[in-house]
Amino acid sequence: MIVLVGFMGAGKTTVGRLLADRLGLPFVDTDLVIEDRERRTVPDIFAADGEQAFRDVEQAVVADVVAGPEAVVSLGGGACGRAATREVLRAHTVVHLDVSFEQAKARTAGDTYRPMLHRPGLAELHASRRVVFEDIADLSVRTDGRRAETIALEVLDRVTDQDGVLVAPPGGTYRVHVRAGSLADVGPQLPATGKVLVVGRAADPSLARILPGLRAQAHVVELPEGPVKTLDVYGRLALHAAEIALHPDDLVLAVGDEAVVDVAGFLAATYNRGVRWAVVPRSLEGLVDSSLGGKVALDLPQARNLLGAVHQPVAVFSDPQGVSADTDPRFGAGLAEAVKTALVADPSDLELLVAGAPAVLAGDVEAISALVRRAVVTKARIVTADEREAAGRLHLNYGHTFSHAFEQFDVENPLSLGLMAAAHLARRLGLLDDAGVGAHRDALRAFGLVTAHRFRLSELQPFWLRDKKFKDGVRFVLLHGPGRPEAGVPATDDALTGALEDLAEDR
Ligand SMILES: Nc1ncnc2c1ncn2[C@@H]1O[C@H](COP(=O)(O)OP(=O)(O)O)[C@@H](O)[C@H]1O
Ligand SMILES: O=C(O)C1=C[C@@H](OP(=O)(O)O)[C@@H](O)[C@H](O)C1
Ligand SMILES: [Mg+2]
Repeated sequence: MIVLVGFMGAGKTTVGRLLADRLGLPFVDTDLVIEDRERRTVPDIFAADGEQAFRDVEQAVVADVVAGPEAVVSLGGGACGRAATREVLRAHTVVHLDVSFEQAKARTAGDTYRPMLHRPGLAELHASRRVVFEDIADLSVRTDGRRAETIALEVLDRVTDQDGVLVAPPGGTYRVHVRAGSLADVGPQLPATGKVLVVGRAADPSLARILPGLRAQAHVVELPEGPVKTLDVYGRLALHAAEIALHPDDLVLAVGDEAVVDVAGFLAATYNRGVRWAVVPRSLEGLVDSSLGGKVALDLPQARNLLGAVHQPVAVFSDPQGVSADTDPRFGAGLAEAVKTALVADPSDLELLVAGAPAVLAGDVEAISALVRRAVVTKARIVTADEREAAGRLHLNYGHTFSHAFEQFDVENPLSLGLMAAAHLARRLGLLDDAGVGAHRDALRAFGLVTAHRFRLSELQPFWLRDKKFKDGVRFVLLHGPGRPEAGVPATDDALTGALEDLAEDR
């Protein structure tokens, strides 16, 4: 049970509701339970029977609520005055939302609902209650000048397991555990479950490291090399799931490259209208980008990712050990994703990325882990704020509109070229200066990635028709500078032709 305490106006009711949503738990506000039980409002109880009568009811209600089913519980500001209440709270996670007297007054100015606000000595009441809150709380969160959403996320981060990067979009809260050499620990860290349907590649040595640690009954489906994001492979997985009678609270464990994770995730999103799943990415693209955020999809012959869903996993286990240019045929694509994420994040992120490039290229696991962790933190932040691509998550498509079109041709690194093309286009449109384009080129070259290629606009245009960002013409994510992305930017054919010319000449 997570119990929010704090002075009137601290935001217990507001933050509690947000927190419950994120945790998928019921929300209980003890004031509302009191009103329900008494069939009168809080001010009516105060007016008719006085404060002590209210406190008696409140004490009984708090005791009942915390003894009930798991929930996020917001108490009234005066509830902790009773020693008996403080006693029953000892077994629970108590969070103090700390608010200054000035802010509390500002937030409740004009309030007619809270009788205690009109008592004399309110400042002293605030000071003395604060001592009690701090004493009984397991953690205390500052609220002055901060949005309720931000406060809820901090509480979430601090009350859940500390190990790993927190991802907390509305669709599910989970951690990304980035640690070199951690494959063998995956099994013991999975949530308790009856069955696990493990989906991986037949040739992947990671499976042998993970399977012995699984505590649940494991069913392993080994996929062949080659394309697997197909209706055919999906159909086979679904039949297998039906065969073993997989249930929503069982677990699909996706182990492997992006394609394996996508098809296994799509199964988890759709089978029985959703089964819990966890991800063990075994490619750099997966570690850096696709393992978190819950996007899953199948390809159709017409285009990639046409059938998809957003289904958040319950955990991601990212072990950079064993993922290298030798084992991962798409290592360069993963590096380009890391550059993309840093370009979208901020200039210092990009600097750190470039500084680490020689060690990453030399296969240094710690350097690769650091690169992965930075990308995960950025993506976790973005996805937490925008699960459904209404705003910030769109920025993670940076370079992708170009790269998806470039992929049709046999080019070395479509995303590296896509990022360069986006930089050239932004310069042609007057958004980005020469230094900004240079920052793209330098970062990509630091990782030995290609920065020049000749494409014709007429070859790309038909492909963009099916792009999800197409809206009266193709739309791009472009940068005004590192860390300053903008989505939905249209471009004239002239600007596009010019940008492709710049890309061909690498200028
Ligand atoms: N972090 C915040 N910043 C600004 N206003 C807030 C914040 N949290 C809550 N509020 C506002 O303050 C008032 C009191 O919030 P409420 O959640 O009812 O507090 P409590 O339950 O702790 O008394 C409401 O009008 C609410 O919208
Ligand atoms: O501080 C108090 O003594 C009270 C706070 C109120 O709840 P909030 O803290 O949610 O405003 C409510 O329980 C009642 O008006 C008494
Ligand atoms: Mg309240």
